[in-house]
Amino acid sequence: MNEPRIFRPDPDDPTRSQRGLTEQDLAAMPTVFRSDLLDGHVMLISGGGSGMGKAMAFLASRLGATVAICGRTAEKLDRTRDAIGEATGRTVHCYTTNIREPEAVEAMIADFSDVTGGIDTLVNNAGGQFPQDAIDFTRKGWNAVIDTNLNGTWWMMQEAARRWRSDGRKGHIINIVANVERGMPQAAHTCAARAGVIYLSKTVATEWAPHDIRVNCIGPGVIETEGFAMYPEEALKRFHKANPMKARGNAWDVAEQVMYLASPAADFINGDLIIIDGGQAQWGVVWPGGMPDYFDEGGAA
Ligand SMILES: CCC/C=C/C(=O)SCCNC(=O)CCNC(=O)[C@H](O)C(C)(C)COP(=O)([O-])OP(=O)([O-])OC[C@H]1O[C@@H](n2cnc3c(N)ncnc32)[C@H](O)[C@@H]1OP(=O)([O-])[O-]
Ligand SMILES: NC(=O)C1=CN([C@@H]2O[C@H](COP(=O)(O)OP(=O)(O)OC[C@H]3O[C@@H](n4cnc5c(N)ncnc54)[C@H](OP(=O)(O)O)[C@@H]3O)[C@@H](O)[C@H]2O)C=CC1
Repeated sequence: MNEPRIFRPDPDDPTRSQRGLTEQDLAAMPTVFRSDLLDGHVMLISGGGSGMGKAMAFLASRLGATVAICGRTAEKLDRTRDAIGEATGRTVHCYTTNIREPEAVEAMIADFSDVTGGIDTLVNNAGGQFPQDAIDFTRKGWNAVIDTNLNGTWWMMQEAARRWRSDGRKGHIINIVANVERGMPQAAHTCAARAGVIYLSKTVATEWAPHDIRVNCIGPGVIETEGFAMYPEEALKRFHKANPMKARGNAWDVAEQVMYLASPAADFINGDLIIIDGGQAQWGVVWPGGMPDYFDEGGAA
């Protein structure tokens, strides 16, 4: 009983050949949820071709949901669809959609709603950034990160809400943001965008309550995924030191939280931000570009 439920690889183990959970892991990971929890549930997950989104797509399918995933790279989506089909026998719908294009978002939400009869949960997980000191951001780089994480998330939210309103159907939005409580050095662009999404979500959680639409956010800390390819080794080797558990989370930690929020157990949760970070918010700092010498003199992480 004292064994950890989910195996956490040693971040310092040089023999680790890949980052994040494999498709075999995602097909077999134990879950606390019963296997028919999401029977009849319809879920759209952006960025579902890799990392946390892929783990969510696996788990939702294993729990009986009808799932669609979107992203910019068709091969990643197809591979995920095939792996989930093989593991669960369920068909995942794929949309090669850039969330930065509002017309494409509108078409995707219309199509998936028509095909399934209506979406129950939208998970806005697509996003990302590159590590850089804010003073050096180019205009194009700043715009790319804001357009992806703030505008792209908003097009998805607004389109889903409009469809739910016109269909007279209830809905739920879960936005995957980040742990921005104490800022995020070397990622100020994403920090600005995610803070925007958090307060946008809190605002429309009230505005949209009369339409029976709930909106919540999840703020992951350091979660080991393929996305870590964006960061230099000198930064990666410290990531687990940013929380008092001195561990990296994994995609299953976040996927299970999403399923809880999508389940009837969470029906009264609205306008909230749930942090999954092993205590990082209280203690550590992530340096996605590597800790500058100035700060490397003891203190937190
Ligand atoms: C921190 C720990 C916690 C968080 C972890 C995670 O989130 S893990 C998940 C991590 N997963 C992800 O982050 C996945 C998703 N992330 C992405 O797709 C990109 O990071 C994106 C959000 C910038 C979108 O970009 P896009 O589709 O528009 O592609 P584009 O390539 O055309 O870039 C546009 C401009 O941005 C600039 N610029 C870009 N890279 C760098 C750099 N390394 N350096 C400096 N600048 C950079 C540059 O100006 C470039 O224009 P240029 O000079 O080329 O003409
Ligand atoms: N891993 C971590 O420690 C943390 C991650 N996060 C956030 O969690 C989310 C998932 O990250 P993670 O799984 O780790 O990383 P990944 O890089 O694996 O996932 C990001 C996904 O988003 C998709 N995506 C990116 N831009 C777009 C776009 N414009 N339109 C559609 N899809 C897009 C990517 O696919 P494609 O490139 O094919 O479009 C990819 O599948 C991201 O928003 C990330 O920033 C937040 C805090 C910590």
